[in-house]
Amino acid sequence: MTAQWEAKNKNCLITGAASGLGAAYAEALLKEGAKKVAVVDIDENTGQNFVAKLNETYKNAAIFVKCDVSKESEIENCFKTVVKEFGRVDVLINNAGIMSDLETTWRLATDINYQGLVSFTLKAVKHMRKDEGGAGGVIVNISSTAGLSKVNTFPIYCGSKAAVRYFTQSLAMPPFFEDTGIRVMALCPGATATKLVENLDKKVVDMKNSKMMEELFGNVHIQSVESTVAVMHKMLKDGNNGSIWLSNKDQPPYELTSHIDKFFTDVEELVSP
Ligand SMILES: NC(=O)C1=CN([C@@H]2O[C@H](COP(=O)(O)OP(=O)(O)OC[C@H]3O[C@@H](n4cnc5c(N)ncnc54)[C@H](O)[C@@H]3O)[C@@H](O)[C@H]2O)C=CC1
Ligand SMILES: CCCCCC(=O)/C=C/C=C\C/C=C\C/C=C\CCCC(=O)O
Repeated sequence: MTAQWEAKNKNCLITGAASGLGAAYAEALLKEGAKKVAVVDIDENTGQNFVAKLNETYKNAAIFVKCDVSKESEIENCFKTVVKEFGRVDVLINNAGIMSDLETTWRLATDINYQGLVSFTLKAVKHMRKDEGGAGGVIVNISSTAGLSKVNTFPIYCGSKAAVRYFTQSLAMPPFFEDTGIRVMALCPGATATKLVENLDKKVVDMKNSKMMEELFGNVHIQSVESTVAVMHKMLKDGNNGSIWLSNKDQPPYELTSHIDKFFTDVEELVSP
């Protein structure tokens, strides 16, 4: 673990940060003393307005970079732009994600939720790694409780979020941190009050019946954005490389790593070569 990590003077890149949870992480990091934040998003209008608002309080600390994280060429340009502007990236939060399990959109959703995240991670590792002249850093990949559960109404979203968690834990295996000086971790929020949990009937599989929607989602605890920001704060400060964190039902930060490691231990004998 990196002792006494603090946001002060750090340069941060957050994808999907024009609104929702990404915007809340951006604002929290600046409040905690981050030097620069790159708000990366496909939504230029919302992103530029948000950055202008941030810069009223945190003078010239925020920049907006338009990027569709499903497009490799845009990711490449975006990462280069941020490195050129900031000189160095210390924190990457791979937050951009959508729930869209429809026949016509599932491929795009998977590209955004998983492939885009992998691409940004690989670029950040190359840039940050200490054994190749970088300064180390932190990467937080946004998974979900959907990546820990089976839900037949949004199986594609679940699959993409489980992939994020597996990718993160596999990448983090020793000697990753010893070689690179980078902590890579995953955050699994439960349902949280953003646009993502609105109009669910247009995002899930075979759920046109509004009564079923009501039965399925009617009693779900939708937590506050602030609860998830608190977990992000805790893991950036204290999280070990490879750790997995839960933010659910407005509960305090909870580390899931040992539970998931137990699963791996249980099946290890069966799957080892
Ligand atoms: N809200 C929730 O209940 C939960 C959200 N999450 C995850 O947290 C992350 C953020 O979600 P929310 O803030 O809730 O969603 P949101 O829908 O409120 O915000 C998503 C942001 O990502 C941007 N975005 C969408 N497609 C993009 C693309 N192709 N390239 C770049 N930016 C793009 C949007 O413009 C928007 O600013 C997502 O990865 C989501 O899966 C995880 C668990 C629960
Ligand atoms: C357990 C999945 C929670 C997923 C959180 C997330 O990333 C986005 C959620 C968006 C909307 C749905 C909110 C809650 C759905 C929760 C449970 C459905 C359970 C269905 C079942 O069959 O058990």
